[in-house]
Amino acid sequence: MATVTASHLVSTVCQVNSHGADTKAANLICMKNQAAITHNGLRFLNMLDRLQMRTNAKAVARQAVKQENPRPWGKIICGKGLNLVFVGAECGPWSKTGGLGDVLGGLPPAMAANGHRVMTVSPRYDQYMDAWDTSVLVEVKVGDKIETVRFFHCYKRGVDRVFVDHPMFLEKVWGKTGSKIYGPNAGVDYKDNQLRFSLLCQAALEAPKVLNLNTNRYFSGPYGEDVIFIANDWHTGLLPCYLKSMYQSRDIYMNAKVAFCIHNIAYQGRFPFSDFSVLNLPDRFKSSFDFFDGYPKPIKGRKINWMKAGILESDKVLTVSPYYAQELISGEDKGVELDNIIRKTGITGIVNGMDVQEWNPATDQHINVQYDASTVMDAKPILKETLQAEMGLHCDKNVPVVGFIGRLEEQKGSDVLAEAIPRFIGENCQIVILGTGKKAMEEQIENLETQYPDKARGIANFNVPLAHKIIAGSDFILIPSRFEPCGLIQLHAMRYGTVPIVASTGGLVDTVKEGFTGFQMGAFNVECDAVDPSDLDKVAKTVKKALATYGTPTMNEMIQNCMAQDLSWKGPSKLWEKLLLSLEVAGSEPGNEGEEIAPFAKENVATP
Ligand SMILES: Nc1ncnc2c1ncn2[C@@H]1O[C@H](COP(=O)(O)OP(=O)(O)O[C@H]2O[C@H](CO)[C@@H](O)[C@H](O)[C@H]2O)[C@@H](O)[C@H]1O
Repeated sequence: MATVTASHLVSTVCQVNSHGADTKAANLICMKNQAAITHNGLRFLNMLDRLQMRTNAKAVARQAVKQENPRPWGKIICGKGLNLVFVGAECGPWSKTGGLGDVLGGLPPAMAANGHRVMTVSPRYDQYMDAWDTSVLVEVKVGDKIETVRFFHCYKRGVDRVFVDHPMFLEKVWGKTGSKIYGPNAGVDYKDNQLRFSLLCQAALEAPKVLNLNTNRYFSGPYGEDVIFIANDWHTGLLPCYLKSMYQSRDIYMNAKVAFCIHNIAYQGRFPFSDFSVLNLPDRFKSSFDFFDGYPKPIKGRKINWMKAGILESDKVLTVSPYYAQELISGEDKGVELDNIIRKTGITGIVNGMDVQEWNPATDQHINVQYDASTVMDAKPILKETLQAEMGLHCDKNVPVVGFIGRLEEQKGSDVLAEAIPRFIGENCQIVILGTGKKAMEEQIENLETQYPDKARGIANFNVPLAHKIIAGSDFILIPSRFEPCGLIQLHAMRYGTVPIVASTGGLVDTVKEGFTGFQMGAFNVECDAVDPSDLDKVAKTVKKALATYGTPTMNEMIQNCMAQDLSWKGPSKLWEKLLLSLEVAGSEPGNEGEEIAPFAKENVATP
């Protein structure tokens, strides 16, 4: 078998790198590592890394090594990686109403840390101070008008963050979070949402071609056409359709593929059937959108369904936990009338990771005591008393605090919780609820203070620092979801040694182990019109059981079990990589063994 010699490497580097100092450094490193390099490509890669060579230099050198040594040592160590374009209506921390923003914020850096070239494309809802105008403009046809889109960009934590600038986003929202992303108030959509998200999908398809990005030391120039688009939720359902109708029909993006990820099937983008004409798609796509809405609200009947089209027109369908994947195909209620479609296409569930940088009890700037697994028992009582004081509750470290954070709507079961409170509030405990959403549910939680002045507080606000304080200062986090595709709150809680009490649904089943890292309440009735009394029993019974363990060695062990887990994106990102590689886009190769915290991690502090 041929081996790669150090002198060969040096001459390769000389050929491809005109920078004298780098070549000298190459010589030195090669000499130092000569023995190893002759039989080990890993050392060679390290050398290239240390030289910070540009992509083309690295690629040529790698090619030379491969020719010398046909054994694919480079497969794992220095694969070319994938070109990934994540597209979503939210991207944390720049924009977020919930978990979708978290995933677009956290998964891309993990994929970049694995050696892939990664871009996210999301709307520019505010004048983000860290994202610069690229001065690149494109024109897209939205409805019956030609709209000009401008791209803004920043490079953070190994990821090209691209923001689509258009008045449909910025002028409507003027902010980084909150329900205004989708409509003027919670539960009310903007009338032109179809146009807004048509524009987003078209802009995302342009970005890899038109943006000449040189931010990464390994990659330069436009992403090009051999890319995988990762479309997220119904807002991006048009992307695979436009890819085919506007590009592949003209021999562009012939190798590109689309993976469609379902974060929440409850929102599908159902609109009147006649609206198909505003999408500017050929009639042959009509059948993919065609949908008979079986639910009477707002009106029963024939519709177009963006998510259905996204699922059918993409090359791969994923969701955010294996258990939710099973639930989606189990029947009409959990698959929300798309179960038959998903059974046809198939679906893969990969459990979400969490952003261990934003949610790190050892460095969290929102809490007054930082801690880890060895200091959690000392830190928790202090953090709890701080939380109690901030909430205006009686400060007592011996009173167990149960927290809840989430969008206030039927999915999250905040109504179930509010009705269950009388059944357990007599115990030694306090409860703190944070959420925004439906007006009636906001009022329901705000009234808790009047009903239980010594015991409960409900804050109807979107407040990230307070979310951190509740996660850190509570003893238990309650998640009474009717359905939960994955759920991130329980992951955040476990990392902070806060024991989750969860409904047995979706990702909550995959991530919380009964008696080991938390408590399972059983599955709830998914009908959202009323609260099922048997669900109230489940909540009360399990909360009482959890409270009974408070302060016992069993509870302390559970805290340690929770904190010992690796809940980062590292594991999930490898599963994503495997799945995306199976799409076999030209030139795709596995990436490196990376670290969850990418080299430029510190830079991931958005300053919107
Ligand atoms: N009032 C408030 N103030 C501050 N922060 C708040 C808040 N309300 C919610 N948050 C934050 O928003 C996030 C919510 O995460 P979830 O997983 O519950 O998301 P959601 O249901 O929106 O997302 C969907 O997508 C995600 C991602 O795939 C799935 O995990 C999930 O099951 C699915 O329903 C958390 O980071 C939480 O702290």
